[in-house]
Amino acid sequence: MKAVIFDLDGTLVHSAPDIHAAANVMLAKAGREPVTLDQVISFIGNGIEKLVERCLRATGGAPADMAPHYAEMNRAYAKDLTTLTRVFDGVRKALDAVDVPMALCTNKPEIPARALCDQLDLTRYFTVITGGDSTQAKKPDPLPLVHTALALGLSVEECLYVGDSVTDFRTARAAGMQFAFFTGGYQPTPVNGLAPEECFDSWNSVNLGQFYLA
Ligand SMILES: O=C(O)COP(=O)(O)O
Ligand SMILES: [Mg+2]
Repeated sequence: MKAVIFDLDGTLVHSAPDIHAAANVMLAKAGREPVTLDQVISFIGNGIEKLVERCLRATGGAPADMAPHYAEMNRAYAKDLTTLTRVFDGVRKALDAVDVPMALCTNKPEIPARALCDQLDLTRYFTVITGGDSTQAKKPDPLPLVHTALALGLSVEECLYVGDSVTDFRTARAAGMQFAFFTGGYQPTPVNGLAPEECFDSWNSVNLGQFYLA
């Protein structure tokens, strides 16, 4: 394989605490009770609109007009992208050891995804950054992943996707791309039955080269 593409939230970074804080600002403005960090973790992975909908549904119901809540969430989150967010232990060492081009394919919108990477000194690793709004569709639609491979100048068969969710797994399958499942992220998902090509639970012990050179 000639490149490795990564998911962001729950895969490379523990971003849930800042997403949680912003979600509770949004909920307070809507007159709702706060949600817990664990609830927010379970709401991450399908883009920020879905997260806002899930927060509102969990605290009394989703209103017909979601636009002001999306706007409030984006505003609150943009202010504190990395106040509480940390790169998972071992990630930098693992990325430093990769000797093929790398890219990002996340459902987080592209502007906060890029800003988060800038603030945590991750941008330099990635040749391409694809956000949830960079193409016409979000994961699990294969489009953003296919777009990322093409932007790298490669075919889907030449790339490995690394992610932490069933959504990521389905996206890779739909795109025809090999998948490495990071099980230490946001989905306590039994990998049983999914049969990803590769699986790992710690960035400290993973050798990505074994995956993409296999
Ligand atoms: O749901 C999101 O906004 C982002 O999640 P992802 O980085 O795991 O794709
Ligand atoms: Mg993820």
